[in-house]
Amino acid sequence: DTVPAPDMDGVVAALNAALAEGAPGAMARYTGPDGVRSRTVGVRDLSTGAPMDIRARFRIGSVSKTFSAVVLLQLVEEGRLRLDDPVNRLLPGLLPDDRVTVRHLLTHRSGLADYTNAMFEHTVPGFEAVRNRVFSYQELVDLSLAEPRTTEPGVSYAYSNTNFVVVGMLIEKLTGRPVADAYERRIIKPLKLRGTSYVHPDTRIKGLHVRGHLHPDEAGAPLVDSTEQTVSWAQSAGAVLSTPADLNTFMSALMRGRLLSPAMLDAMTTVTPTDATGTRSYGLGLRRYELSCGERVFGHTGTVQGYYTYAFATRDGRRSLSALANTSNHGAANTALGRTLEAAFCGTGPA
Ligand SMILES: C[C@@H](NC(=O)[C@@H](C)NC(=O)CCCC[C@H](NC(=O)C[NH3+])C(=O)[O-])C(=O)O
Repeated sequence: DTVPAPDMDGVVAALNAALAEGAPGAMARYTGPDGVRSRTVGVRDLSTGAPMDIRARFRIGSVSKTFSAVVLLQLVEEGRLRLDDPVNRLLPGLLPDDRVTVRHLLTHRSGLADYTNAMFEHTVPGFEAVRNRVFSYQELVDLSLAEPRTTEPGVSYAYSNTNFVVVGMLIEKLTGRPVADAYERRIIKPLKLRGTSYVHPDTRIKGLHVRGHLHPDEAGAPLVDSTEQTVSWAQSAGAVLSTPADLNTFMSALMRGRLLSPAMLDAMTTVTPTDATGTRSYGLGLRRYELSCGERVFGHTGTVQGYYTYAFATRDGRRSLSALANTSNHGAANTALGRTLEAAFCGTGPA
């Protein structure tokens, strides 16, 4: 069956729209049956003017949640835990409610508050306060438990980084090793993701990389270079480093069944709507976007100080797109970047 060719002019228009909204640079890489197409605009480093580079590494933010979900679902397949196990059975005494299950974590239906809302209420001061801090998982969970729950377990969707901090705790408890080892052994090595790593709490991005430029809350204030940080406030919820090529490899390999059994992949891609229109849904550590042409793409978005990421693939894994802009705290730039999906997968330019 023929697939629509990507509208690369539309992709470039979306990247340029992100620049027009204040991103220093942006890039996108499309992988399809007829090969790879990459586009870069602007700079990867505002101070030197070094051009954006499709090979460069960057912080993928919550796309890390899909890496963590894959590891945990592999452990489910290996019989180490069950999706409907109460978290407290595996991590005794962690949560104040025995009804919260592993599935609730992966679907953002646990009700655990997202501590980052308070942490980053004031964007730059909040970032400066944590950029060099190292948190334990327990400290992050404690921050969440200091706030009221957002829902009874399982009742409704409420996105929360806390859920994937607890996923990281489960991975470390069940494997007896840091999550970095699980990412390496179960995903990075098998898929040969040479540009992907988990270096928490190291603040550096080694090798060719994109520098992050954070928008302050005050309109017109200069961008803040946010490249070096521990990302310890996110860890298994957001601290992976990767490249456009590796993200396309990861998402398409996931959709092709290279990481999970067909049954588990079906469970992972079984979604419930997260918006009124139903065009946006969430499965197990995975977003599903329904595009204007009817194509449904699976993947994740990412927001970490100075970096916006989209990483999506078609359900058959034959087409994938990753896109990055090196700014954040600026919704219009994120929305513009997101229009690369329509252009790439529907073959239509931005509306
Ligand atoms: C939403 C996104 N989630 C993630 O990627 C996780 C890791 N990031 C966040 O929760 C945002 C933290 C604040 C960012 C900061 N914002 C502020 O500080 C706002 N005051 C910024 O924009 O850089 C996702 O799932 O796609």
